[in-house]
Amino acid sequence: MPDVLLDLDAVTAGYNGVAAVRDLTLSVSAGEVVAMLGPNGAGKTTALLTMVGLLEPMAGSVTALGRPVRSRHTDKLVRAGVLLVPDDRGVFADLTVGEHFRMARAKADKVRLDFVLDRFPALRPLRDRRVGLLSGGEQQMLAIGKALLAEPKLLLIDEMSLGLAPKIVQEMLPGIRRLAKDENVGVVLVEQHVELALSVADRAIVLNHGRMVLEGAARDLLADRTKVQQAYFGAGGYADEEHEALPAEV
Ligand SMILES: Nc1ncnc2c1ncn2[C@@H]1O[C@H](COP(=O)(O)OP(=O)(O)OP(=O)(O)O)[C@@H](O)[C@H]1O
Repeated sequence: MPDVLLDLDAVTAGYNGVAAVRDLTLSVSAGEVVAMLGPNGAGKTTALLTMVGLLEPMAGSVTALGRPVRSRHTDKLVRAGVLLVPDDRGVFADLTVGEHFRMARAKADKVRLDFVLDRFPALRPLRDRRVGLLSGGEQQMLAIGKALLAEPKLLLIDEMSLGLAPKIVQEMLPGIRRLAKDENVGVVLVEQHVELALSVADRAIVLNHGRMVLEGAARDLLADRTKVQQAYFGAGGYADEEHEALPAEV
């Protein structure tokens, strides 16, 4: 029996009474990476916000780490180990890398900090640098590193590739998979680079106009990409050529 960390049951959610996600049922187990894919405006961020209680569902329910997710209790959820890395990375230009680490974990824990820095060694020499002076890739490493410091059980990552070169994303994604497998963390990965996401995920879903239009093992979807293309755009194909420039080995 898999250890289910996140369970969405028929969730409908949106803004001002207008649904942006409809009837979404999804579960994520410990050690599993689930890619949440879909075109712009499909409802991916909205779904993530319901998972961490930042948005109350209009219908349905969300359970994380065995507890019902309620919008007024997001701080408890964070303390329990449900962490969202938002697409704006949630970092502050005027603070240093080290200050971000101290904010993320007030109690100094050298072992955990070393664990994080071993995953993102590029951050080691940058501890005293202000975040506004870091590259986009370094800022993303910091955003994820900060979340890892808190020893998440469930990690939700919104478009980590935003503004990053595909090469940098390609270098960072395998680390996410290793984290899931080594530490038994459940990961939901919202990602525009479809094939990169499929190459690290165990399972993927595609949202379109708020509905889940496809779900499957990432490996199967990589082998039959027309299914994913159709879930995005009907018979057409990916809208953005950049998303096709993906590594041959996948
Ligand atoms: N705060 C808001 N108020 C009203 N409507 C919103 C709000 N945030 C998002 N929406 C709408 O909800 C729908 C889903 O948006 P959402 O951001 O969840 O999509 P997404 O799949 O994450 O898109 P993208 O890939 O472009 O980030 C869109 O139509 C969007 O315009």
